[in-house]
Amino acid sequence: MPSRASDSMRAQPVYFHHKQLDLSRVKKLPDSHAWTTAPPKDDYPRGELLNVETVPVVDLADKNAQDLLGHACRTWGVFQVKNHGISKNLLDEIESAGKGLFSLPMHQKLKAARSPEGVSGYGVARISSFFPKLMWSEGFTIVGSPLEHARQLWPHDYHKFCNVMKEYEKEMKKLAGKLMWLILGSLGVTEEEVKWASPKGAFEGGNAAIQLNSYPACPEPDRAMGLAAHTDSTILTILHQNNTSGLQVLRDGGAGWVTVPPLPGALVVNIGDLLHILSNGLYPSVLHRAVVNRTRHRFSVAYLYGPPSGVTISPLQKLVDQGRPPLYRPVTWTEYLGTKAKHFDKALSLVRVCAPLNGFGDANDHQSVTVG
Ligand SMILES: C=C1C[C@]23C[C@H]1CC[C@H]2[C@@]12CCC[C@@](C)(C(=O)O1)[C@H]2[C@@H]3C(=O)O
Ligand SMILES: O=C(O)CCC(=O)C(=O)O
Ligand SMILES: [Fe+2]
Repeated sequence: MPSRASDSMRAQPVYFHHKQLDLSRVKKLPDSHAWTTAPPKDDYPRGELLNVETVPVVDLADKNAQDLLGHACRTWGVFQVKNHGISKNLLDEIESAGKGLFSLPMHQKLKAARSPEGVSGYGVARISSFFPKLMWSEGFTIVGSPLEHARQLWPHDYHKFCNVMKEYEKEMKKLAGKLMWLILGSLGVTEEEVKWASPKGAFEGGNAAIQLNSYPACPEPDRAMGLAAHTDSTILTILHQNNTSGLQVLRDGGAGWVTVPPLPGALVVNIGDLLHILSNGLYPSVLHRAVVNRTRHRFSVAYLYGPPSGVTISPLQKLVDQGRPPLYRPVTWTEYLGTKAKHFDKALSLVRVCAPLNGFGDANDHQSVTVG
């Protein structure tokens, strides 16, 4: 992906006209970060208190894992996985590598700042340009090798960070391939039907980005937004969150914003827009956001998994027939990232080809949702 994903970003440079604030030193919420549509106070515990709906947890060692994943994808678009094969040690290591990065002095972090045309590096969330207010977070994106940026951050000691990222990428790639295959299996799709995703090929060509997210403790969490509501432009995203909650998913027609609680050792998986397209809307991408906390610093790592560059993603043949026409036109990841960078939450509907037929609509039309 390196060159290609960066190409799609280059077409949509993001310029920031503000100085990057050192959030961990701010004692009062500045107007630049005060959201009028911030998470309402009682939104947060609602799902937990009523306890009506909780995000599914799937044990990958369960012999019914495939069906359970299929059900979770159809009904939630997000689930947590246990027995995923990623060692606690690696999760601890990436957490401390990320915390080390974000605790560097601001002038040092800015040496690895993401350029307006770039995709990799330190900065505010890419989607910031779509919102009038700034988010209470900072991020570091890695596409390809982090070597150049790591050298700028730690001129004498960059190997450790690079090695951890490399190992994380390798392990996550295996897990993403496994999940992808189970999910395709749950749709009744076989290896021959999705050549690029063949388990024999071990998803060799699969592409990914790693996104480290830091959400410092916030003096007024009820008026701030960690990461505004969005869907990921991925096939799927695997998220490790530290022991502090903040991730919420939107439950259409139900509990509203539901918190995905950190479960020790579990990883969160959410469906992205490309699986939404592949499954012809059967497995909808999920709208999610991150809220912040008054006392605790929250940290997360997202592994954003996509198809190899050059592969066109379109609704799988098996899921299309006369009664279920293809709802989306073919797109490459690069093209979709470019559309997202330009049109944000309109991207999915922009690649849609025809109006929904009765009952076979887009189960997740986010257009009507306020994302700010
Ligand atoms: C491979 C990807 C996916 C990107 C763009 C590019 C690198 C960074 C990813 C994120 C990570 C944070 C949320 C998001 C919405 C953002 O602002 O940057 C993501 C975006 C997307 O899923 O569209
Ligand atoms: O920090 C989180 O919980 C969410 C992060 C996220 O949505 C992303 O990086 O795409
Ligand atoms: Fe996300």
